[in-house]
Amino acid sequence: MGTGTGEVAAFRNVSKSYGRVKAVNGLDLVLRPGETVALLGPNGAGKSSSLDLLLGLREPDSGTVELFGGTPREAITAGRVGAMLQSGGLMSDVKVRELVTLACKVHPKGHAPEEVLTTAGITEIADRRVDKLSGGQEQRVRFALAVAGANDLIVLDEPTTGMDVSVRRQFWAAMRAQADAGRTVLFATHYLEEADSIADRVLVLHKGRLIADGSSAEIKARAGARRIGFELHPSDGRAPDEALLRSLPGTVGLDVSTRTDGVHTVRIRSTDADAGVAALYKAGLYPRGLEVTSLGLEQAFLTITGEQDRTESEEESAR
Ligand SMILES: Nc1ncnc2c1ncn2[C@@H]1O[C@H](COP(=O)(O)OP(=O)(O)OP(=O)(O)O)[C@@H](O)[C@H]1O
Repeated sequence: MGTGTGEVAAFRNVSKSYGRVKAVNGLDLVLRPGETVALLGPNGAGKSSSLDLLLGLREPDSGTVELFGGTPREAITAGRVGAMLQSGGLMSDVKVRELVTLACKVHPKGHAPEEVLTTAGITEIADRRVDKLSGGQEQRVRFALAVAGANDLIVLDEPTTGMDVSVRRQFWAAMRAQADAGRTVLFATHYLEEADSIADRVLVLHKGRLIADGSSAEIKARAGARRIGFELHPSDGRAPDEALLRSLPGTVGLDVSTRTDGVHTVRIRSTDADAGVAALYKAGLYPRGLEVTSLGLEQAFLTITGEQDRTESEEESAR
């Protein structure tokens, strides 16, 4: 899409503080054309602040933010960016259709209003007044405004807040259609399952820092997001050798307990369950009731943010 640099957006060592709070802390990040990217993080991680900086709504204290090789303002004026933010009131005295029509008109590459109403799934509420909508309906109107024109980048800040499950599903189908049309999509979310199922890249922000960047599979693997569980029975020979179990490929955690009947229950946290299980058999162990379960992105996320907290407190105490 002719960005010149092949970069949709770039943060280069960007920081932003509010008083003593470092909302964004040395953020380096490049978004490439066609990516669907989830920005994941707990409350106060700096997601909204990062999106505000990206859209030029706030200026960084240091570092630079580029959109399509220029300033955010230039990209927005050229109609290359559509955004759906958390806050900011919608005009009140108008009907949904009027608001959407206006958004289409002012966009340099605006779509036909009826098409936008359909895309956002709000044809049925087009004649309602904007200030009489439910939270979920209001979110869909915001989405319509974000896709009123042919944008190259769509930025959404916690877009599904207030939507019920079925509306949420419809919403993501509409969003996926945008991504399939070649648009770059960046969305902030608290919902790990959204990041897992929709994004092809997941960024984890924690206390203003980017602490993980990869596919959801990579992030799960990094946190040791598989659990291998089995029993070792005394009658089968070899007793559990903790050193051996710890040395299995991919092992990041080990828990062995022994029941009164002498059966050992083993639980291993692993980044590579396939290799771990193969090595178990190779070592001559006879695991009974073998189970491999996925801990999911939620667990990975907690592990990664927890690791970060530990590292920080170690750094603090070393000072
Ligand atoms: N205008 C502001 N004035 C002072 N502090 C602010 C302001 N905006 C954000 N902060 C603080 O900066 C930090 C990051 O906030 P931000 O809203 O970017 O996080 P977030 O990840 O979007 O959180 P949430 O999921 O709750 O929306 C928080 O500690 C927040 O309290």
